[in-house]
Amino acid sequence: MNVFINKNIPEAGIKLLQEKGINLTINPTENVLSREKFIKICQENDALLSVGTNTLLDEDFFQQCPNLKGIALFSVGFDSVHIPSANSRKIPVGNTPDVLSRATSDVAFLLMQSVARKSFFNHKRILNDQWGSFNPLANLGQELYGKTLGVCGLGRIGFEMAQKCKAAFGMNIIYHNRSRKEDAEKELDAKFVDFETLLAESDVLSVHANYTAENNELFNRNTFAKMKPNSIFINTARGKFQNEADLFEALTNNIIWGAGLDVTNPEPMKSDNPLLALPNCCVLPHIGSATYEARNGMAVCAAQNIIALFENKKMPFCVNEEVYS
Ligand SMILES: NC(=O)C1=CN([C@@H]2O[C@H](COP(=O)(O)OP(=O)(O)OC[C@H]3O[C@@H](n4cnc5c(N)ncnc54)[C@H](O)[C@@H]3O)[C@@H](O)[C@H]2O)C=CC1
Ligand SMILES: O=C(O)C(=O)CO
Repeated sequence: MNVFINKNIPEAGIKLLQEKGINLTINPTENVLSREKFIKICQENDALLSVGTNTLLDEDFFQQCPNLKGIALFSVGFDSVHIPSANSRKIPVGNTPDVLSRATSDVAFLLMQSVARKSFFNHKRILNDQWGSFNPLANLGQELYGKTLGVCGLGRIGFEMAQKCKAAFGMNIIYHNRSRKEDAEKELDAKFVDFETLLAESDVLSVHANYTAENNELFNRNTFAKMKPNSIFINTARGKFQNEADLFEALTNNIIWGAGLDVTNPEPMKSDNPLLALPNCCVLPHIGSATYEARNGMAVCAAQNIIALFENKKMPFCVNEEVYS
């Protein structure tokens, strides 16, 4: 079995694959391959271990790669793959759940506090020689104790974010999800609300849903207008959840109080993006899962998915199990 890995991954995963005698073609550079080059190498392989590619694995991709037998994503999000196209060819698609939930919810929590205390902005003030003298009225943030966290998408990462906010600040938890999570409700003392209530009642609204086309720019001028003026918008899920021109307008017109983003629309964000100049917006370059622990875990999950394919077994972390029926 020949596997293409389009960007190098931690050794823990490579070692597992090599121990099984799987032939690996690893793109040795950090450069994103052109779509043509990417597809050409996929055509020469049985499986793809896909790392944050800009190439959508869409119907055209699957048509051009008829010999591909499986895809192991180096991510939990699977929005880069057109699942119906994989299903129609019985191609299993694997992901990396759980191992990155702690790291990603840590970044949501970090952004929440960074926005509440304007930390990125104040850091920039020092770099610009604007520290000045102590001013009792300037650079004031807000405290989060007893405030309401609204989780949009109470899955694995949303749950961990809620746990942290409850433990650290005694925050009240409300959530909106595709279905109710009664066990999580009990554990977090959380309340299931409709989307409109989530917008209206959250002091911090943190997005943890998985992205689909139906969710495209769910956070836009209309929805920001329904949020509280003191509210903080956090997104570590996918940038396409937000309309960034509308977010800029909401942040500059005091419609909402602040925003913290680990994901942007599009990525990468350019350095002249007006959001970066705002005092009430913190942006990170998609580093949610960027810890040694999470990335090693992701490498192992992805390798286990490829090994299962190689051994004609079900992928242990499969997003389209229907292909096995
Ligand atoms: N910033 C980063 O580096 C990372 C980002 N992510 C993103 O986080 C997402 C969530 O990951 P997990 O928690 O593991 O996924 P999950 O599948 O456990 O949770 C997602 C939840 O969102 C819910 N949902 C879907 N659409 C919704 C909507 N419109 N409104 C409310 N709820 C909705 C689902 O029912 C599910 O419960 C991933 O899909 C990925 O896009 C994940 C890891 C790292
Ligand atoms: O896992 C994901 O979905 C990411 O965005 C990167 O870890």
